[in-house]
Amino acid sequence: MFSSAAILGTGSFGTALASLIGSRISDVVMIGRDPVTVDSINLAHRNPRYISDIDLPESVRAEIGMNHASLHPLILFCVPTSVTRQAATDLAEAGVPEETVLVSCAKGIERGTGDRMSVILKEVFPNNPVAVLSGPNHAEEIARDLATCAVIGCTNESIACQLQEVFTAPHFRSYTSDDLPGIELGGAIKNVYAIAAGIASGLNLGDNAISALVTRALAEMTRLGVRLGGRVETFAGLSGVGDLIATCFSAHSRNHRVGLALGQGKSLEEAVNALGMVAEGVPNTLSIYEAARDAGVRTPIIDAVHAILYEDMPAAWALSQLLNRDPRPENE
Ligand SMILES: NC(=O)C1=CN([C@@H]2O[C@H](COP(=O)(O)OP(=O)(O)OC[C@H]3O[C@@H](n4cnc5c(N)ncnc54)[C@H](O)[C@@H]3O)[C@@H](O)[C@H]2O)C=CC1
Ligand SMILES: O=C(CO)COP(=O)(O)O
Repeated sequence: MFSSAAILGTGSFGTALASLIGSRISDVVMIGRDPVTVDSINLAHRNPRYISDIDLPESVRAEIGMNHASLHPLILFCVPTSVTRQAATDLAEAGVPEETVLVSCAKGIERGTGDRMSVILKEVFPNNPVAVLSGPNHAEEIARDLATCAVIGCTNESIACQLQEVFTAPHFRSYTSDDLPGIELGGAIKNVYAIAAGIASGLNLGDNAISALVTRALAEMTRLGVRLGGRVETFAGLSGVGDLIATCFSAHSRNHRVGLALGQGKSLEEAVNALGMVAEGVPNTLSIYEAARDAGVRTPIIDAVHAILYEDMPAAWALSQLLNRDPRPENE
């Protein structure tokens, strides 16, 4: 078991994971940017901005600055994917031993490179073990000890088992896998479909329509994810269909909430501003749309979300275009 851990990010997921692993590890430091948040975590054991009604374990404290993270044997990345490369670079400058285990908990791919987060971490820390954590894991529920499962992706079996021990609690069961591409791509791509499902709810399309959308989204996610390097069975697992269901149907999902606002006629700017948190599907609609084009994969649902978010296409029109494509077999 790890003697201590650092969590980069004092947002929703960082807070939920601090609550989870703080019962297993006696020294957990959250690295933040906001002095008010850091002070409150240290003095009141509460995060005033995110999931503010839960008490964090006594083992959890907070600091500002990567130098406070660099010497812990386990470091979790819980910052948005758009800043993961920068956070990793800042951390590397603080000096990290080669045996430190780095875990990406963020869900998205980098725009421009199409890189998954574990690829970025490997680029910045070529000699360190790198792992990923994903699954149907809404922060708000984990922090309240509501049951769920997750998958830990790591190609080193012994480290995967050590991480499994860290991410185990009476209400939290984790599995291991060595398919990092499949795990990360499922977690990234489902954010776009959660926006689509939110739009469908906002348009009051009904349960049949949303179920059909999510089912076709799974087929599309699998087609794209396999082309980008994931294994087909991973998309049928916790980090694939499991997380797709969680985000497409949950009121907790920030991506779903952005979609709902769009379906109800708000602009993207209004929807994002009202949310006040990171909805990875918004930037990732761009990065995933571009990755799909580069790979030559047919992705009509992602294309429709891209058109609504970035080409000013009215949501109802995008829907009618989706439904009126040429007929084809269900499985091809
Ligand atoms: N909230 C959730 O239920 C879950 C979130 N995730 C993933 O975790 C990642 C983080 O999401 P949340 O914690 O929900 O986001 P959040 O919006 O709640 O918090 C983001 C955190 O990152 C920090 N941050 C933002 N920009 C930064 C920068 N330039 N440098 C350093 N820190 C910065 C913020 O100060 C904040 O502490 C995302 O990729 C998300 O997809 C994964 C599973 C569940
Ligand atoms: O990934 C998540 C749950 O597994 C969180 O989804 P949102 O970012 O849409 O809230």
